[in-house]
Amino acid sequence: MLHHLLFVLNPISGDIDKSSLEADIAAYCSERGRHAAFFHTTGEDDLAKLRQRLAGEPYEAVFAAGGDGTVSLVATALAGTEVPLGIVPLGSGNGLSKDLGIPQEQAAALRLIWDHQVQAIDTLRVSEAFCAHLADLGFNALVVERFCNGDTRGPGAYVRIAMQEYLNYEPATYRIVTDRETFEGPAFMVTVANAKTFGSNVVINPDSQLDDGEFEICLIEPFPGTAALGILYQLYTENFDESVYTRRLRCRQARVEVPGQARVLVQVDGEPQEMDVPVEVTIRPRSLRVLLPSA
Ligand SMILES: Nc1ncnc2c1ncn2[C@@H]1O[C@H](COP(=O)(O)OP(=O)(O)OP(=O)(O)O)[C@@H](O)[C@H]1O
Repeated sequence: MLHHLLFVLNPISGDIDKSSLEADIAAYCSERGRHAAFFHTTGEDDLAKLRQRLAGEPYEAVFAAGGDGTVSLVATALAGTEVPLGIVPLGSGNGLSKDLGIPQEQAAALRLIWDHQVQAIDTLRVSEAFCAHLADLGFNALVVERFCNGDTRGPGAYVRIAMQEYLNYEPATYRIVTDRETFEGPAFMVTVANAKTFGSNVVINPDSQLDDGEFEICLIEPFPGTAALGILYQLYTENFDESVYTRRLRCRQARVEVPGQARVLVQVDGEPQEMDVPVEVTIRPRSLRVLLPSA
């Protein structure tokens, strides 16, 4: 039974008003004999501060109340420990929580405090970054970067930026060496997938397992404009593989080279960052314990 809980709250995620969230969660927990403590993210040095907090006081579970970035922050701090991660989805995408089958509604998500099962899932290291969900290079990384630097959030802003960038987008050439095979050629988008679905409900990696000790590199190769709608349809209907422009490489280890480039933009769990080339991807099997609805 979990009693002593820490909630990591992101005040800005998802443009959702959270002014009463702390009081609501505290009341909810105390009514059920649990003690809730709180950590508010600031956007500055949150990981170091959270680690310090966890080192100073033992918690039986830590809940991320925010979007994918907040989940990734808490997951980074908890990976490799026995302390499970809970998620109260309060972002704009909430990709990992959807993949895990966590209820998207606040009261139902909080119910996991006392009614849950614990599952250990794989996590990835993408060069120096921790990744629990999805990372990518290419088109989506560029759109996510523009989106994060823009003033407006929400799906509408993402689609507007994607349409603008698509018209002039020049796919890079990649050389991807996995423990099993090598791919060489241009790609519109290269997704390093621990999980299955983007927060937008695009299924980039159907039939994947979060605890199988393997990850997938999902490639969308350059395609003519006439094929765009068909590919988009496949992405929303779990048919990623049904195109001549898509392929997946299943592996345990991968090196992504981008010939002619020393640095590359990579989107990791919703956060864009510049990385040195090559980008090295490794898996840490069953390294993160998560709270899920009981079966
Ligand atoms: N108090 C704060 N003020 C400004 N920025 C913050 C603050 N706390 C966290 N952040 C920033 O919020 C971002 C993470 O947001 P998060 O991903 O949780 O929500 P989201 O982007 O709205 O949702 P999603 O990723 O699901 O689309 C990080 O870039 C982090 O630096």
